Amino acid sequence: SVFNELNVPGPTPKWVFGNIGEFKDKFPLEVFKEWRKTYGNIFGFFEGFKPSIVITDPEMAKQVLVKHFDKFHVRPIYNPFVYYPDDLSLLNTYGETWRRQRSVVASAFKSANTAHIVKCLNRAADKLMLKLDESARLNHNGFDITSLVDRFSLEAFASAAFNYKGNILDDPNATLFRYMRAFNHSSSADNPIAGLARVFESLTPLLKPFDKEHAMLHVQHVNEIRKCIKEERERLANEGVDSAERNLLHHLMLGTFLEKAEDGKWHRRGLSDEEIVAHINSLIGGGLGTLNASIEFVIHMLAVNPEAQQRVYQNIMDVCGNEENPSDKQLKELEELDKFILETLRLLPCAPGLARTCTEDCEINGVPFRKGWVVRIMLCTVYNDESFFPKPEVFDSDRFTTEEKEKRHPYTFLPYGQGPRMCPGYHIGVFQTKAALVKILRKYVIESSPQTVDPLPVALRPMLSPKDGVCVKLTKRT
Ligand code: HEM
Repeated sequence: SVFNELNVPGPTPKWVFGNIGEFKDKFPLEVFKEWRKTYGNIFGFFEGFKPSIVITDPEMAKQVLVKHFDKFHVRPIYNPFVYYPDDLSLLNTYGETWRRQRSVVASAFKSANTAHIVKCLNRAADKLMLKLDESARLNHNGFDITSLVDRFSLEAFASAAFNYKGNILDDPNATLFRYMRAFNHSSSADNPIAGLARVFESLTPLLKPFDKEHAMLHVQHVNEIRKCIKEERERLANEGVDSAERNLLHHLMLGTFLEKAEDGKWHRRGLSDEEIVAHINSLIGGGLGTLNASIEFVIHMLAVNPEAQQRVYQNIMDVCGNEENPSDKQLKELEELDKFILETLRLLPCAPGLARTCTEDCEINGVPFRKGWVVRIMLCTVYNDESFFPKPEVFDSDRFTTEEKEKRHPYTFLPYGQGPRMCPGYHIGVFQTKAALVKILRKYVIESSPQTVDPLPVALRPMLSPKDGVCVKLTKRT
């Protein structure tokens, strides 16, 4: 194998399938952990015919994600089944196209008014509370919170980001919700069709006809988003929208970038409606599955760590008191919750790895990289490493005090990625998690239920998610 020739250690590949067989009947992240023990921090394996080099070393992660970003800026395909206009989206573009689009999306996130976003998130959190009240009343022994959290996070994000008026918390048949589920299923590691297409890209056209539900819902969903864009464009043009009320969509419409035209001259232009549809899809596809899982993981960890939950609750009461709707400033000050979220993502990393494709032969710190190799940065193996996180199996949110963080290499823990391609939506994601938890924890103690299983069973879909739901009991505070 090419890895042998270049002295990169790793398991011996088999013809056609490479090392894929070694994942059979095992949890994929455990396989990476075992390989790290056997081969060290950097090793190679084959996904079918594709060579993949795995990095589990913070310094090398920094080199690839930031220092040599120009040679590693491409991300391998996230969902193998792409429908127009999603080929224009952040998740699927690369080179100059990605760079320009990313700059408009990043500046839209920066310009959108956080106070307005938090107002929308609080409104959705109030609706979530009505649903939780009902479930807590009907299920004294606890219930699975995942469906409600999935619907809340999508409704909260869609209303805050693009003034979506659908009622996802009350209507699980809302197109946007069904589309998000179909997108996640279609890109899930549990889905053998997607798995085959990922490993053997040339089979994708043959496999695409099996991706029926995703394809059908994509058409309906894109039409809904186009209608939403048309309405908001008209509102901007006819009535104007106060700058304090401008959401992500308004800023995507107003943003411009420089583009080289065929005559070789540079022109400034805004995003087309089709590009905006694609970006909204990449935010929903790239962000919402991860966000749902992270909120659900935090709720599970609160249930099984009552003392830490009490500290989070006390911090919420000290900062927000009983003020009905916490402000963006107050949410930012919830340090105990910040630490709790990070420690949860260490033990249950919804994005367990980062991936890039190498675009140019090079050697970094003595490690060879070849054009076309997939680079998998599997820092999740580091999150359980005794030498970085003593007693790694123990939940301890104090690992994320400023003092403790300073003791570690800054690239030891990257739940949202790093460098120019890092997650653009994590601020909104964290606000959303906090807006929901402030309301839940002020009213209820989250407790384990007879159905709670700890450690929580998880699955890769395609992000790490609860395998069979998250069962908890909500007991009213007295
Ligand atoms: C709070 C939970 C979230 C976590 C843990 C998370 C994590 C990540 C990670 C690890 C990446 C890959 C970064 C890289 O390759 O360097 C990523 C990318 C991305 N995330 Fe998030 N994310 C979250 C929430 C969100 C939300 C709420 C949105 C949308 C508003 C979002 C939108 C995206 C997009 C569009 C990308 C691709 C960016 C690009 O390729 O340029 N994420 N996220």
